[in-house]
Amino acid sequence: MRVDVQGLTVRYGDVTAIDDMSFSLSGNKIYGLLGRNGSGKTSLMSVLAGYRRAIGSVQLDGEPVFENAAAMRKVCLVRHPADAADKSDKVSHVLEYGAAWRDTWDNAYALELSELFKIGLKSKVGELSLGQRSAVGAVIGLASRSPLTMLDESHLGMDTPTRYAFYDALLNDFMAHPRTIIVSTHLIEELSSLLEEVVIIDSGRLVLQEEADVLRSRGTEVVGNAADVDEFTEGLTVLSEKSLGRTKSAMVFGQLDDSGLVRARQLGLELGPIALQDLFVHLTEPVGGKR
Ligand SMILES: Nc1ncnc2c1ncn2[C@@H]1O[C@H](COP(=O)(O)OP(=O)(O)OP(=O)(O)O)[C@@H](O)[C@H]1O
Repeated sequence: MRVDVQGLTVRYGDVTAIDDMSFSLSGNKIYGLLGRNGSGKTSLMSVLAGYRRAIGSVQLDGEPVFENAAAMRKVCLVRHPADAADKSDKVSHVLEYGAAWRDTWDNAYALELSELFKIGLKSKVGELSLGQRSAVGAVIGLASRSPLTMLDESHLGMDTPTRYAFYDALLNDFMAHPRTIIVSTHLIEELSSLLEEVVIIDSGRLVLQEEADVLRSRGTEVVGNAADVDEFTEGLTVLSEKSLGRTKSAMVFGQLDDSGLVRARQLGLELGPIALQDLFVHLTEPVGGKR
């Protein structure tokens, strides 16, 4: 599903959560929506799902989404698990409700995922832990197979093995059933290998939209003997550094020129793509310093 956002503004009283934002997603990719706390991710996704009226235009496959029941049926937004359905509802009812709203729902897959995440269908939502409630959200998001699926911090509270099982399921199911998936997360490195395109927002404004691979080529990870890494990176913009014994790794912003590449080879340094997380922190830092 294609997404077109034009001149979008969302306000809550005096607070402007989204400020005249415009962008398009060509669709059928996994997009990462990245932004610091309060940058406007949830507000943006709520508008994309047609949950709230906003200034500007949001179109899904060329159709406005707000007050458009047919367009809304093609969207699944999984929000923070704290928002989840009535706490006295059984998981099975929550899944039935999820199914009733979506033509693309795959019930066999929903049951398979519930088993994978070890969620009892007879359990009441209010009796589940935070991670288990997130898993219910993940089941709904994936089994909906909605042409536009948005997962807003859907991993909240999940332990590491569960998160990895979720990411594997997400990728495998996307490959089998390509659709437009927007994932918002603060665990950028964990998810970065899944993301094909990245949208970074800050203070309600678009900072950049780029293919993840192109974004990674904006910087370089330099690894080698600590003294050699220090010599090599002098005068360059170093976003972060890590040392292990005599070995050091530095994330350098900006592309290396030919003489830099030759020098790196002479020093025996290994060069690799930069971590998205470091780029993200750098790109959302206010002018004039770190937060
Ligand atoms: N219901 C509301 N009433 C008033 N202000 C709100 C409301 N919801 C969000 N905001 C404000 O809008 C801005 C954007 O919030 P939003 O929840 O969209 O950000 P976010 O990027 O999803 O944040 P986080 O990463 O912390 O979940 C923030 O300044 C927030 O305080």
